[in-house]
Amino acid sequence: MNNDVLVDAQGLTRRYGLIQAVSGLDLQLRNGEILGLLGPNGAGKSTTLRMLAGCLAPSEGRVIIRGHDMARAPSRAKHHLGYLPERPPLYPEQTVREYLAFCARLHRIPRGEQAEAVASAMTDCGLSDMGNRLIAHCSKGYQQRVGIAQAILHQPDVVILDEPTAGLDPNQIREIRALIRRLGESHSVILSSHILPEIQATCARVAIIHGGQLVFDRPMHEIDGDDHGRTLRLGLRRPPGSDIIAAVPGVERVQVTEDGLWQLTCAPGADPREALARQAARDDWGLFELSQPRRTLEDIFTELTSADRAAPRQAA
Ligand SMILES: Nc1ncnc2c1ncn2[C@@H]1O[C@H](COP(=O)(O)OP(=O)(O)OP(=O)(O)O)[C@@H](O)[C@H]1O
Repeated sequence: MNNDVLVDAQGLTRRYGLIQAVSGLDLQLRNGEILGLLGPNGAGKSTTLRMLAGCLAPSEGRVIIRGHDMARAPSRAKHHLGYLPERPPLYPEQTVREYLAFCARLHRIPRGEQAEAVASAMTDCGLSDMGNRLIAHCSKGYQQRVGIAQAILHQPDVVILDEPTAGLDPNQIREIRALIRRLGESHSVILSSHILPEIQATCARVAIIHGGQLVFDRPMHEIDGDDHGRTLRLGLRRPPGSDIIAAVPGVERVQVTEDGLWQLTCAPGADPREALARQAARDDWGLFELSQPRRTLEDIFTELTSADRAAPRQAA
């Protein structure tokens, strides 16, 4: 396996009775990536993350963490992972420091290194002044920081965060996003969300899950202008026949859109804009628009997760 791949999920499937929550999902996380797992409510995000974190056994498929199979060598695989579940397992009657010291023991950090690990995670998560505060008395934003601190105590390579900003106010959301970006400098991160700006603000790669299936997986920088400029919009007051537009060199396909404009598909690598403008002027087509629409993450998400594309969920 490529050493760069830290998490390798192959054919992950999970059934709950007759419900197929996740179906045949392949997903990889590479060193240094922050990957956003985006999907509508009930898409299968939490189920996927729980399987990646080794908290839920897949019905089929396997999870390899840094070369360790989660089913065969769970301790070794989990050693490289930190996990913040959707509902962090906090004990409100403990102080922040007591709780993190308890988690350090659970992570099997050697006794002599526990205090240092707790202090370092508290610093990283902006909790240095909160050590003696009861968790019950911390705001939801600080409780979330405590949840993230327990996930990074043992300096794992991979941090998995399930809806890390759910239920926070806008200021707390900004702070947690900044914390996640900082974490991304020293860890590889997978985080789930059903909120697009969340993923856009923090992630370098986005995967979209819908109906338990992975329907999209692409680096964020490739998303703007997703079709590499192959689509053009053309507005003409006196349009010629579509065959004449289609005959312009570099135009592959011509369609009329609902708003009366023309949508052109360009041949790969071709840019017929100049030829179109020249011919429009020469033949008096009344050109009033020639643009290259950009597909945003929102366009892609809406297209891939609209109700009529819902995948069947009943297990066979
Ligand atoms: N323990 C369970 N028993 C039965 N069905 C479950 C269980 N957990 C999840 N499901 C179902 O599996 C599907 C996927 O749920 P999951 O929680 O993974 O989705 P999600 O994308 O995380 O949703 P949300 O954003 O609402 O948390 C849903 O139809 C859900 O109702």
